[in-house]
Amino acid sequence: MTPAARVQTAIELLDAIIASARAKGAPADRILAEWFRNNRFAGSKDRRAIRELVFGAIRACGPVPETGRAAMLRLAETDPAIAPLFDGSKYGPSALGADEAAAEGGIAPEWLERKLAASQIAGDEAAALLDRAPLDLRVNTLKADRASLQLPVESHPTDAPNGLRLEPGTPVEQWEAFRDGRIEVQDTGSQIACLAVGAQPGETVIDLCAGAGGKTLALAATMDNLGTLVAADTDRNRLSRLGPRAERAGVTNIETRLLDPKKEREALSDLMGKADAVLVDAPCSGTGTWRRNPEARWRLDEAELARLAEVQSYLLDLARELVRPGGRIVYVTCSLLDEEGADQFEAFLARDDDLEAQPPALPAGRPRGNGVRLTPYHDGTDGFFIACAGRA
Ligand SMILES: C[S@@+](CC[C@H](N)C(=O)[O-])C[C@H]1O[C@@H](n2cnc3c(N)ncnc32)[C@H](O)[C@@H]1O
Repeated sequence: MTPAARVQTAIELLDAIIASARAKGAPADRILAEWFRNNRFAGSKDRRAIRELVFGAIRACGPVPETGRAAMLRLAETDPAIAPLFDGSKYGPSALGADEAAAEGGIAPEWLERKLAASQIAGDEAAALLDRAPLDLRVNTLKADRASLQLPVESHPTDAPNGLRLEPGTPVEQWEAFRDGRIEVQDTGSQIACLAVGAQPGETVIDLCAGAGGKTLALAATMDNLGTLVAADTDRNRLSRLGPRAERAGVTNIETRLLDPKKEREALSDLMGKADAVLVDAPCSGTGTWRRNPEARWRLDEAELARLAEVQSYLLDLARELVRPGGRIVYVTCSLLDEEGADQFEAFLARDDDLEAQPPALPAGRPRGNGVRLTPYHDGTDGFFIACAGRA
């Protein structure tokens, strides 16, 4: 493909991504993957270039752009190689109109930037939300240890005790160490959030929002496969991915429970008041993960944020019922908005006299409310709020 054809393709993909974000449809990654699957003439260099253009343009626009072309013009303001390709050549973008405007820049839609600023995420902290994320690994201590693990490329230890950092795009899935379960791909912030659970061998631990089990697997390793680890989620698809992952990782102490929204208590009735620890890795706006999903900021609206906050508080109350007296509830969100983090947790503590804040001691982050906050700018991780409460 010519450079101009790549730009035109990126513009058309951006149009699809914008429409999909407005309709809360497929994410950008999936739209790109499908296009690449259906257009085999695009070679690996084309695909890499198109991907760079698309994600560069998404990062460059704050609010949802009107069109892919306006988004590309925004990117062109920081990359002088792009504008000359609007030359009307075959397969390339049509020539620039005299008063054609670029889309608006910034960090996010204005309402969201305001909310971030109110949570002290502004300036460099806000800009870093749109950096490129590194590729982090967790060394699976059931099968290997960080000090002696041999990998095909150089890696650097992170703040997490079993974390290693690599260049983004390193093809770790093709490595033997990945296939035989010695390493997992997991952001250092996620690994640090798991430390807050302090899961011990022999305990009963519930991962209430386990998803595909990224954190469950880390907890199993800390528990040395001993004790009961319940992985629960309402999403059948995600939860079904945990089995094969656990097998690869040599994890044997997980029990999965598929929950029905609003009927979670039915599937968990035998565990009420029994858990030593409950991890609530709650569904959230994901403002701390924009480095990986920059167009997620175009999908969020105030109604969705309010809905998420309600689910978070509902799940915290459920966790309070599941934990035994003397046990602990660990709350994690990958959002940097206080209404999903520090304020949410403070309201939880205020609802029950039995609960006491136990701010976790973690190898990174800074205190925020009754918990700890990790940010891309300060910690080089995804953004997280992590807090712990003990039940009397
Ligand atoms: C942040 S994600 C979890 C990520 C996962 N813990 C990991 O480390 O990969 C939040 C999860 O909460 C789940 N969820 C949403 N509502 C729920 C509910 N009522 N009960 C349990 N899980 C729920 C979602 O399906 C989603 O998988």
